[in-house]
Amino acid sequence: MPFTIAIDGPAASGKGTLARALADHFRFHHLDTGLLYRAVGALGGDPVAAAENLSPQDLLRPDLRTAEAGQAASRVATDPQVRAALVDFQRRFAVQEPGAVLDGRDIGTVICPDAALKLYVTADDQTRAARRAAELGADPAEMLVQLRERDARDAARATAPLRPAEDAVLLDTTAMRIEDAAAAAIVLVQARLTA
Ligand SMILES: Nc1ncnc2c1ncn2[C@@H]1O[C@H](COP(=O)(O)OP(=O)(O)O)[C@@H](O)[C@H]1O
Ligand SMILES: Nc1ccn([C@@H]2O[C@H](COP(=O)(O)OP(=O)(O)O)[C@@H](O)[C@H]2O)c(=O)n1
Repeated sequence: MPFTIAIDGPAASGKGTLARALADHFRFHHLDTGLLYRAVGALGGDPVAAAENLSPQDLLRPDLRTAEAGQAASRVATDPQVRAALVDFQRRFAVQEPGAVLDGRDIGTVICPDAALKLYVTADDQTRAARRAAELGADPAEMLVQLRERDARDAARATAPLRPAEDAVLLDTTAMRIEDAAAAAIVLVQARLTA
């Protein structure tokens, strides 16, 4: 049976970094599900039609990692029809052999409720804003405002809000270096693989 890892958490908490580290280590497939919502937001027009017709090339747009694309993503992500249009693709991705890591907001709660391991990654707001600001060459204070706005919208929406699954393992990366956070996650996966 394929081994599915669900990683959720607020913006810039380190989900993608951990997902890539786990995928590299265990040779699993990796899907950054935020890219789906970023692409829908960036395409403009009717977001439901964009989600229903999303193509692999849409995920390669060079502008998807910008702060603006993140904000647009969190707006289209409140629409239940947009979310519904993206479910099948994510669930098919999740059951590939030998395993798959998906990171997002609702992977452990909605997309893969039966995942073998669910991680909920956090870090304090200032730390997340500083990390994302450094990554994008942006102002940390402005980034803090944007991340808080996005997290608030993601947590407040009616459909698939940002929250930890009941059986998620919480990982606070505030005081952790990338290598230490990755090592901790690898230990958690290893324990489930051998259980
Ligand atoms: N434990 C960590 N310590 C320092 N920087 C980190 C850590 N984890 C992630 N980062 C950096 O923070 C930024 C956001 O991480 P990322 O994995 O993209 O977060 P997310 O996928 O949750 O948005 C990236 O620039 C990444 O290199
Ligand atoms: N599974 C997911 C993934 C992302 N999203 C939305 O897409 C936005 C961008 O997600 P992302 O994971 O690329 O954002 P970062 O955490 O990388 O900043 C989020 O703020 C959510 O609104 C979602 O609703 N569900």
